[in-house]
Amino acid sequence: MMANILVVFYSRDGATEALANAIAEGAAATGATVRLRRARELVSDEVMALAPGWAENAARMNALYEAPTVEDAQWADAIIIGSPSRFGLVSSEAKAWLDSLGGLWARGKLAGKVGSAFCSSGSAHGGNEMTSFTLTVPMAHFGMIIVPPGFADPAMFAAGTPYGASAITQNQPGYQLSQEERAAARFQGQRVAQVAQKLTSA
Ligand SMILES: Cc1cc2nc3c(=O)[nH]c(=O)nc-3n(C[C@H](O)[C@H](O)[C@H](O)COP(=O)(O)O)c2cc1C
Repeated sequence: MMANILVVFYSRDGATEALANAIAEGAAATGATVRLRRARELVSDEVMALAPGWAENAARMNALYEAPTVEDAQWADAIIIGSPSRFGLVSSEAKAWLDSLGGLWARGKLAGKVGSAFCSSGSAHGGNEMTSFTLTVPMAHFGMIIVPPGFADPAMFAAGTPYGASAITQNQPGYQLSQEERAAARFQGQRVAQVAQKLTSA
């Protein structure tokens, strides 16, 4: 049996979505079965109308990706979760899905699964490391085995984001990942899938 990898993200302008896709590709390249899910909106339509493109992007992505469920978490051998940085922390939309996992946590159903995190941010020192790193806090509560990409591949030296793949968008909607950012994200997906595979066959 190949490992089951769940990639959950939130995104409004597409950068975290692009990272999630590259991570999913890297995981799938190992032969793993991958589910790619987008957390849903929590804010009002008025808030979504504040920036050009947010509502349209959300409609496009929601047609492409199912919403993450509790069953997805139960199914997964590894969960990789990504978010745009929101004042240095995870978005409330991605956090709401984590908060839905309390029942699984209480029954110890998340213990032993692999966890990993990623993030996009507007600026280079605007909190993407903090966002990825603090996403590992709930993973510790869950008893997950936390697997950062580290500097475990040449791609990581080029991207320099050992806590989790990242994209720095300069707040440009529709930002395209750099080659280095994409390679780091692919590596993270590959590494997490390989570790999960080893653990599930152990
Ligand atoms: C409410 C809000 C808070 C944000 N806080 C930060 C921040 O603390 N640091 C940062 O670098 N970017 C911040 N940003 C910018 C986003 O993190 C950035 O545009 C991100 O790349 C968007 O990801 P997406 O394209 O997946 O939506 C913030 C954006 C919003 C809307």
